[in-house]
Amino acid sequence: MRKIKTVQAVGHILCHDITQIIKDEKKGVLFKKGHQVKEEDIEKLLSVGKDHLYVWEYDSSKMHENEAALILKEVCAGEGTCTNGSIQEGKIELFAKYSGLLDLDVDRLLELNGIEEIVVATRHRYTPVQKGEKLAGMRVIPLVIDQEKMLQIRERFGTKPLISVKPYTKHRVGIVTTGNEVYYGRIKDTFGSVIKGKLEEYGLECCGQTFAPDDANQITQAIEAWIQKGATMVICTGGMSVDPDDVTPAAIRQVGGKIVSYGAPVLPGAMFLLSYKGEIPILGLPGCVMYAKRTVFDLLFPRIIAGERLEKKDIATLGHGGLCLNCSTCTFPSCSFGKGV
Ligand SMILES: Nc1nc2c(c(=O)[nH]1)N[C@H]1C(S)=C(S)[C@@H](COP(=O)(O)OP(=O)(O)OC[C@H]3O[C@@H](n4cnc5c(N)ncnc54)[C@H](O)[C@@H]3O)O[C@H]1N2
Ligand code: MOO
Repeated sequence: MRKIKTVQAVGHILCHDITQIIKDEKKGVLFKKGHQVKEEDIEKLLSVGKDHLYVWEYDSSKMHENEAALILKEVCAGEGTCTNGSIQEGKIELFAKYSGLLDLDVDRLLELNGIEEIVVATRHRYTPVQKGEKLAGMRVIPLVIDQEKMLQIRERFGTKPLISVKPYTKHRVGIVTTGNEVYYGRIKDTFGSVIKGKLEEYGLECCGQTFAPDDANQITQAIEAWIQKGATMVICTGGMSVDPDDVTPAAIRQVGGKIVSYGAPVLPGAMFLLSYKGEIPILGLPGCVMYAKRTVFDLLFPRIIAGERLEKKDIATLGHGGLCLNCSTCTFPSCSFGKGV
């Protein structure tokens, strides 16, 4: 810290807040600690009686917190993210440019946060976010930070930004609803509207819904018919449990795609099935997706439509955090459900 004449202070960084009091009008901070003095500030500083200022020792090996924060932004802000233009006290926040899936490199984030004097705090990976939602905040802690350190961060992490928002693909989704009770009109279908509502949540349209009885060949034909009609995803509802007459998994197998997983360590959602026929995801949804507010579907569907090709390990990883607490007021995705990945 050094005392200098205010008239010579341009470019220097204040070590303390400067208060302004105007009787009956204002009492507050005129300039904050950490502010870098500009030409136009000199007159104001003199007008509050500051002929001298306490500033940081000018040292070319140091970088101001706001300038350093811009480097953090550079290494973090990937596709689909933006700032609101504000940098305050070394802090910058990132927002979603469009609705999509929040993606981030958790390993490199850990590495970055292992460095002293800087912090990057984010929301969870794979959170579905709306345009304009906050994604992350980053901050440089001291008023001035070692310049060399920041340049090294830029070099080490600047190759690929850590945080991005993956846009959703406009899938054409065909629904196949199985079950004799629905097919023969013994009960009214209440599954279709739930799925259509969930598709709408992601701006997707349903190509239509067809019905099949508990017969593997007929379910297989119904799935294939959607693929023939150009569906880019097929969702089957019902018949996913282990009862002998629950034949949907057998029907999906007959389509001949790759079964990624039958079963998921998620409650509700234990009987979920995911397969791919070439590029086309075929999903088998258990009954819980119809009646439970949030299930395995809500954890995996955003990732599928954001273009992730899921593997068995992705499903197995869901176990940590895969227990929905069924709260009376559901706050998903702002809760622990699905946050272990
Ligand atoms: N031995 C085991 N049995 C079950 C297990 C298990 O792990 N071991 N898991 C249970 C869980 S968890 C679920 S979830 C269900 C999976 O159910 P399914 O997908 O097989 O559903 P269904 O048996 O076809 O139907 C259940 C229930 O929902 C009604 N339903 C189905 N589709 C419709 C529709 N489109 N509209 C209206 N209602 C529908 C159906 O009539 C049944 O009442 O398995 C457990 N069993
Ligand atoms: O799988 Mo059930 O699918 O847990 O509710």
